[in-house]
Amino acid sequence: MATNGDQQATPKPPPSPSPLRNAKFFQANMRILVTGGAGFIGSHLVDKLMENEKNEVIVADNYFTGSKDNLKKWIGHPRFELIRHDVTEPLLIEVDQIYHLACPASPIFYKYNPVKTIKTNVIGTLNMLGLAKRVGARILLTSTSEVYGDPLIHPQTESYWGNVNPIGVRSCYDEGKRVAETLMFDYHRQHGIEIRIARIFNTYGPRMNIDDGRVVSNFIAQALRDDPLTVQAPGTQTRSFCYVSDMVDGLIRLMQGDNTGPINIGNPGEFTMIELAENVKELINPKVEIIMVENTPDDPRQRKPDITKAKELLGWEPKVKLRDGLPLMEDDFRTRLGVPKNK
Ligand SMILES: NC(=O)c1ccc[n+]([C@@H]2O[C@H](COP(=O)([O-])OP(=O)(O)OC[C@H]3O[C@@H](n4cnc5c(N)ncnc54)[C@H](O)[C@@H]3O)[C@@H](O)[C@H]2O)c1
Ligand SMILES: O=C(O)[C@H]1O[C@H](OP(=O)(O)OP(=O)(O)OC[C@H]2O[C@@H](n3ccc(=O)[nH]c3=O)[C@H](O)[C@@H]2O)[C@H](O)[C@@H](O)[C@@H]1O
Repeated sequence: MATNGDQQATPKPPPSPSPLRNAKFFQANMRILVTGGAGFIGSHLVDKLMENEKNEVIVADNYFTGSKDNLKKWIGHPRFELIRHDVTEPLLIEVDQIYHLACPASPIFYKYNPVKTIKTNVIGTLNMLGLAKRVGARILLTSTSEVYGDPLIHPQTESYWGNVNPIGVRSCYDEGKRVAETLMFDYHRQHGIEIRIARIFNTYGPRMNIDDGRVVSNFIAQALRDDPLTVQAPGTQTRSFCYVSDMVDGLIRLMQGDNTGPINIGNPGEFTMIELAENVKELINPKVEIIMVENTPDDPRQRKPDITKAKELLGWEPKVKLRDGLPLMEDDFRTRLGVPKNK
């Protein structure tokens, strides 16, 4: 029985996996659904899962913030399938594992249609849990450090219940993810579903949308375009940035391990937004200007994961430091923006 956040779990057994898993003569591939697999983290996760020849990967995505381009190397591959699908509608397929990532992640995009964002988090997660229940699949939810809101304890441990504004402009996302976590545990206790919950902290890397609006992609694109780096006031707010390959490694370990979570997955290296801008300036364009601009409501003032649980329970910790990850993302942005290195 999985351990960690499920101390109150009843001993209800999980639904049976597909009879294919017990077949004597033909061991079918593991069929893995990745919702939101055309997005930034999802497409890197798909790359990693496809490396294993025993995996078949099915992506379901509505392309709101993701793109087929992120998956182009897999389109047509016999172990890969891409479905245009909105998770707010039921999905009837046969799978063994579900990585449930579908949800816009950049504040600009999740605030664009907040009602849709909360439907994606609540109805979308209900639909994926319903699917997990019918086919006996294990399901992993990519939750977020935003469940801690503007945290009053620092660094954030999984036992902290958070400081979230329930009626603010970010609530569609952070309260949406909190309800999604609740649904996961209710399905686990009531129906025995095998669940995994990752609380992801700010992740960056190649393939982020150039105009995604999140801070690392903004600063790198601005530096390459010779536009001022826009630090939102006061600039002393902190974030901890995790490189995407580390994140994918953590998610797969969580899915394959015995712990339900929630488990923080992030890089504890903490930077103010002014420090981040200075790093980008130094590494990418020493001539670029740094300016202070207005912030948006409810911006968390500090954020840093306590990753003791991830270390102990998953044997995971991040390997890529910010100053090593930024140049890798710079190369990708240069290619996509058509800005050569020696400009
Ligand atoms: N990147 C981060 O720093 C971060 C931090 C915390 C949590 N997360 C979570 O990780 C997941 C992936 O984030 P990302 O950074 O790759 O974001 P992303 O926006 O690049 O990817 C999200 C994907 O979900 C798809 N999607 C959105 N709504 C959908 C719907 N209703 N039906 C089907 N598909 C839908 C999008 O088209 C996109 O491909 C999200 O659940 C996000 O909340 C990300
Ligand atoms: O990791 C998380 O848990 C969450 O982090 C992010 O939310 P946020 O930290 O607000 O991400 P950004 O929009 O990148 O902002 C980070 C900080 O940079 C600042 N910022 C942003 C953009 C910019 O141009 N300049 C700037 O200074 C913001 O004010 C904020 O303080 C993600 O977008 C969420 O999807 C994710 O769930």
